[in-house]
Order: sequence, then C-alpha cells, then structure tokens
Amino acid sequence: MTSLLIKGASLLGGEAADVYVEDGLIRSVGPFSGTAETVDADGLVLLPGLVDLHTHLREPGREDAETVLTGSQAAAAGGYTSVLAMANTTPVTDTAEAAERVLDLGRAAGLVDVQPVGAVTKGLAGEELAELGLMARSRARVRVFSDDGKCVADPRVMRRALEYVKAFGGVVSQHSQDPALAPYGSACCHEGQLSGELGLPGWPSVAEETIVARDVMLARHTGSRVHVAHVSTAGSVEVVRWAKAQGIAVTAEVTPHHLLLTTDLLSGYDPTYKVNPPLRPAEDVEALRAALADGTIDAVATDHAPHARHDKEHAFVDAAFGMLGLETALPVVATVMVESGLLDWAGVARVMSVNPAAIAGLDRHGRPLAEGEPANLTLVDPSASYVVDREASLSLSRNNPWHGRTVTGRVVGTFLRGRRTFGS
Ligand SMILES: NC(=O)N[C@@H](CC(=O)O)C(=O)O
Ligand SMILES: [Zn+2]
Ligand SMILES: [Zn+2]
Repeated sequence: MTSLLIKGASLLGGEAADVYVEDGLIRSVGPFSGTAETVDADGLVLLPGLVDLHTHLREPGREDAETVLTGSQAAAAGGYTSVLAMANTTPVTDTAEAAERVLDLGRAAGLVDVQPVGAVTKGLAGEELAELGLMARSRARVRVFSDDGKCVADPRVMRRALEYVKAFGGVVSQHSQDPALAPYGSACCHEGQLSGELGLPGWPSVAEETIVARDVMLARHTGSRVHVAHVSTAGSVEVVRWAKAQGIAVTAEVTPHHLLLTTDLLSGYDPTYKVNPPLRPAEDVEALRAALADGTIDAVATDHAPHARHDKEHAFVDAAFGMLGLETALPVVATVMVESGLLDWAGVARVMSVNPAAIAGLDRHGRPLAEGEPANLTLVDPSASYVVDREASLSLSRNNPWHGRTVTGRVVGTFLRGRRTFGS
C-alpha cells in the first residue's frame, strides 16, 4: 500500500487543505492526522494533472527528435499526467495496431498516460478514411482523430469522417489550413506587411478561417463533434463564438505560443519561430486571450513539435515547422493569463485539464480534487519566477522559443495515480 500526504496546498488557488492519497486515489481532503510520506505544499497551488490535447512525440520514425519516453519526461516536468500523441509519425497512426503500439510505448515509459490520436485518412493523404472504427474499438480506445500537420481539406472526406466518429462519440481535431490559400511547406509567415518586407511566402488568416467556418457547418449538418486545433486568428474566434451560440458541437484549443508570441519575431529570420499556423499580429493575440478567458476557446494545447537540429537549423524557408511546448505551457499560461487577471487558478485547471479531458473523452483525468478520485495531480509554485533555459529541457530537441524568457509560475511536482513522476 503506497500512501502520500500533500500538506497545506491551496486547492485550485483557493483554500488550503491536506490531500491524502492511497493506492492511487484521493482518500481524504481536509485535515489529516495520520502518518504518511509528506510533501510540504505550503504556498503551492494544487491542480488536477494537466492534459495536453496536442503533442507530437515523434516515435515511431523520428526518434532523433523525440521518443515516447523523452516526450513523457518533458510532459511530466510540465505538469502533465496525460498527453494525446498526434498521428503524424512514420508510419502514421492510421491502424489499430499502430495505435496500440503508441499506447504500449506510453505504458512502458510510465510517466504520463499517452493516449494515441488516430489519423483521419490513410497516410494523412486526405483521400481514404483510415480504420476509424477499428482504432476506436482497439485497446487504445481512440476517440480523437486528426490528420494534424495536414488539413482534411476535401469537404466530402471531412463530412464522412464526422458521420463515422459520431457513432462512438469521437471527435475530429482539424488542422485548419486550406492548402490552396496557404500551400503546405511554403506558406510560412502571417500574410501582411511584414511577410512582404521579409520576402516570405504569406499564410493568410483566411486560409484558417474558411476551413473553421466550413467545418462548423459540417458539424451542424452531421450532428457530430469538431475540434479546432491551434486556433490562431481573431476571425476564427468569431466563427467559433457564433457556432457555439447556435449550439453547434465545436470546441477549440489555443497554443501557449499563440497567446504570447507575435509575427514581428520573424524579422530576424530565426527558424525557432517558424510554426504552423504562423505567429500572428498582436490584435489576434489579444482576441485569443479574451476568447480563452470567456470560454469561446475551451483549452490550451501545446502543439509540442520537437525537431532535430538538422531539420530546424536551416535558412528560414527550408527549416521545419514547429516549436517545443510541454515544459513551458503552464508557466506561460500563468504569466499571460493569471498575472493579468484574465484567469484564476480554477480557470487554469479548466482550460488545461478539465476541458481537454472532456474533449478527449478521458474519464480518469481532469477530475475534481475530491475523495475517491484518481490522484492525478500537479503542484505549482505560483510565485516562482525563472528564466527558461533550453539546455535544461528533458525533450531531445532544442527548438525552444521561450529560451531566455522570464516566466512566473513553476511546476514543482507531478503525480500520476499517486506516484511522483516529477519533482522531489
Ligand atoms: N505545428 C507545427 O508547426 N508542426 C507540427 C504539425 C502541426 O501541428 O501542424 C509538427 O508535426 O511538426
Ligand atoms: Zn497542426
Ligand atoms: Zn501539431
């Protein structure tokens, strides 16, 4: 029997209590008089373990950039107890066997619950539906499907996918990029004055917004659920807000980088800041923050996208798209949203744990801090400021846009079913 006492933590930033954990479950919340191994949590905030709807773990295929183990280590250090592993690996997660393999790699690593995302189409080619039903019925119990990295651009394919996943309560997470308006690979800078000045191919906001608008209408038509991955523009926010007001089953996520970083960072041609969708102007960032605060955007998801040096350290136009995010998401959200008063800690729990777990259909994560619940927990020091150092990362990759920045709010402990997976 393993037991643990987390003593004096502020629950969701509110009142302080002792949380006693035994055999992976919270057994009591409130004054505790017995003896147990104790974590002194005075001044710390206790949250339900974080859930990331959007992580690239790169295994199988690109173990030089990340493995399920190293990604899990980075996730635990970031306060996560569950991550959804995107399907754009090599081979693609488009079969039940491939999904079970990712699940098993996650279990072997044993640091976070790794939940595979299934591809929508075979090989992410956008044409033929992947084995959605078999993945759903497999041991991996896949509920989130995404061709992330690519858009399900053909409306007929998207319609069929939505109809199919409806039967088992699945959701399609869409990478909203109309490739006719923003061609894959080349479009790499928010289209505007700066892209013209820098001579970089533009990625216009409308290439995202038209897909979001189309998809919410397909969700309405099919009565199925669509999730908008990495929302980046004010226009997309308007569409999602309208769709929710109509009762359409749409949810949306925003990344930490789109909540803080802006397109002008590209003026030095540093490929660290090259990402899909691209960093946008300050007006978009403002709209994304407001939408996260008012619930139009449901979740923060990292889009942790590790890349090996030999893929990232190139001239801007040739470098890979993507940036790290797992270890810095909570501090960035704390700095941007909590310090500014846009969210309180209960709000952080909602957008980084409760809502993502609900969207992904994970019933053992994102739970209340209450007796009988699984002890998936994250401890945060809300006043600790530190400078992010990319060399201190547990990820195998170093494409970290936060290097050298000061953030406030540090993850000091992560617990998966009562077992400490990060901190000491
Ligand atoms: N975000 C990125 O720029 N890159 C992601 C793919 C994606 O999320 O679209 C990747 O797999 O590297
Ligand atoms: Zn994407
Ligand atoms: Zn992604």
